Amino acid sequence: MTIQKLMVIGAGQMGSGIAQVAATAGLQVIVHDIKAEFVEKGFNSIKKNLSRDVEKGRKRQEEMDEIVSRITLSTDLTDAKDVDVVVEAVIENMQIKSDIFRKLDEISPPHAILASNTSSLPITEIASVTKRPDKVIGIHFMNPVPVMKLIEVIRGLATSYETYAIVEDLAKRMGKTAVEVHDFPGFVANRILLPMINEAIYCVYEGVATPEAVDEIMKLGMNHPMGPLTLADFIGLDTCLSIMEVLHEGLGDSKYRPCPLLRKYVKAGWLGRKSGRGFYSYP
Ligand SMILES: CC(=O)CC(=O)SCCNC(=O)CCNC(=O)[C@H](O)C(C)(C)COP(=O)(O)OP(=O)(O)OC[C@H]1O[C@@H](n2cnc3c(N)ncnc32)[C@H](O)[C@@H]1OP(=O)(O)O
Ligand SMILES: NC(=O)C1=CN([C@@H]2O[C@H](COP(=O)(O)OP(=O)(O)OC[C@H]3O[C@@H](n4cnc5c(N)ncnc54)[C@H](OP(=O)(O)O)[C@@H]3O)[C@@H](O)[C@H]2O)C=CC1
Repeated sequence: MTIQKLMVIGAGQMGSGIAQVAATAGLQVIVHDIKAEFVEKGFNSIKKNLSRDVEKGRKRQEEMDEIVSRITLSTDLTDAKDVDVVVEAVIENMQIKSDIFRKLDEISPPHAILASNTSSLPITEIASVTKRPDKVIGIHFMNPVPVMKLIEVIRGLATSYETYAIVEDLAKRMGKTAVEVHDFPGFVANRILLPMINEAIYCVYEGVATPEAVDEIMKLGMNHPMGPLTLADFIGLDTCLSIMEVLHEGLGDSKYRPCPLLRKYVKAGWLGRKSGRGFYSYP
């Protein structure tokens, strides 16, 4: 099966990026969120990114117009009735994701692949609420989606080889490289990245250094493109905390305990760049 129509659920920073790369690859794309204003916000960020490509001479205006014309907006989940693949990218919460997969399993056609962009939650558990666990898979894009080349593809216990092969082909069409991993808490990318970010937060919490100093050390000393605290703000501190909780609970090792300062910031609504404040302020 060749994927022609893709639906993204959740028009946040990841969902809008996924919709952009899918439409750029020539797919028909439906962008869904619970409220029209969130869908519009996601759509505007896609248009802004594409306009930048036009301004920099990487795309012609007509190309941009064609990409944009392949995107339709939705607040109605039943729009999944004739799609080939759904990529869910709502907040990192098992209850919300499970509810969505249960509904999608009822609505979408039998051949459709139901994928999650989860950062860390078990694909096998998400698949268990559907009657098609062989067609449920993790497609973990990296942020910012239009720039980063990797898609970590997670096979649940029952995910079929055919489903994996279709997704691998889709990744290629979107100009990405798929790397296959098995379903384990945090998969590989975040099992390695998030403990580093959490440790950077501990350095601030314990007064070892300021956020600026921690970031400067990792940028100049390790050639990281962003310091870990700037990256945490970029990912979203709520998402970082959810991932650490999944690692802590799922792997049962105290080395994954989330830093109390991370919890405090999330409780305060300091979610990073998306809320205007995290380790840094974003006016
Ligand atoms: C949490 C998870 O589950 C998994 C994850 O995703 S973890 C996060 C993984 N991502 C990272 O680690 C990102 C680390 N940071 C970086 O690689 C870089 O800082 C960056 C690519 C984000 C920005 O690069 P930079 O050189 O510092 O800045 P800048 O020059 O402004 O941008 C470089 C290019 O990226 C593009 N870009 C930057 N941010 C973008 C965004 N949010 N959306 C789309 N494009 C973006 C810019 O347009 C620019 O493109 P051109 O050079 O072609 O004009
Ligand atoms: N941020 C990152 O760097 C990465 C994140 N991910 C994963 O991608 C997913 C999304 O993250 P991200 O885009 O950063 O988060 P955002 O908070 O930017 O976006 C989530 C979007 O989903 C919407 N949403 C919430 N509940 C529902 C629902 N029931 N139905 C439809 N939409 C809903 C939210 O609306 P509202 O604003 O009302 O809550 C919001 O628009 C998460 O699973 C995350 O772990 C994966 C890779 C990288």
